[in-house]
Amino acid sequence: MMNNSGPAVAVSGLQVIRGKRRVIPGLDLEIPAGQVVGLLGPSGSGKSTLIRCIVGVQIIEAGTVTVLGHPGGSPVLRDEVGYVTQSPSVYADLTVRDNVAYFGRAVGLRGQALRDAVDRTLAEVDLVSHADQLVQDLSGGQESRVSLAAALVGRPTLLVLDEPTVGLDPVLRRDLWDLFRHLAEQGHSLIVSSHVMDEAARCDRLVLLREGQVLADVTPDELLARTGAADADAAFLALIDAETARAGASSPSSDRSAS
Ligand SMILES: Nc1ncnc2c1ncn2[C@@H]1O[C@H](COP(=O)(O)OP(=O)(O)OP(=O)(O)O)[C@@H](O)[C@H]1O
Repeated sequence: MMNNSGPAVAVSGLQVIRGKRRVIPGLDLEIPAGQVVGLLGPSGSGKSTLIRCIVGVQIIEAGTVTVLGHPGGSPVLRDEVGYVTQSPSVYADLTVRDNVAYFGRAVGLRGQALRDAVDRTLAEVDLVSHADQLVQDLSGGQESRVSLAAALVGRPTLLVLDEPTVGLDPVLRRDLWDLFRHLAEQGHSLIVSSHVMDEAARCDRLVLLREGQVLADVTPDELLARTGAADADAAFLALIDAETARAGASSPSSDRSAS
């Protein structure tokens, strides 16, 4: 694990254009190390785009993204940042075990260390009983857990997960959140995007995005206290309503297309 005394991620003045739209119009954000940080927001709010900036696969119009003290996407970060996209990114014609071993070898694991890391990771994502099955024969939820295992096997310092619990049943979702917590306790940093507001309570910190901007950067308790809402879902809606009312009051003729 990389030694890094600063934040896991520092974003300053970030602007991103996708298609013809400025989908991130200027974003500042600091994500502390050693925590599970939830990236929440409605569909199209920019969660995946921000994640793509953090892992270094997004062209940036302006601003900086610093990851573990290095510019996002730097070669030095290759083994230190694990990224799980929304769509599974493993080999359909390999078994579960061979996939995880392949990604373990890619980050330099060999011999017994590789075998131990594969066994441990398969157990963590609850795929031991499917280890010798081809990925093409798995269910969607099982396949997405193979992607997670592939990102996890090298124990990256920062793990970035784009909607990792989509399509999983409640028991698996709970077990995965327990795993995320366990990794944070070991000093790993996790950024987890989610639509599912009841998962917000499992995070140390929440970053709520809307239209490519940070609507709130708070702990779950602060979110509830600030809005007086009973749960994260209601709190988020309350924040959006307040922001919409504020924007409407300050600029009645504002054009939201902002490109
Ligand atoms: N390949 C693309 N080309 C042009 N615009 C894009 C592209 N991908 C995303 N966008 C736009 O960028 C904005 C942010 O999209 P993004 O995928 O980051 O949102 P999101 O919050 O991750 O959404 P979801 O929760 O639905 O995955 C949206 O307005 C979307 O239409």
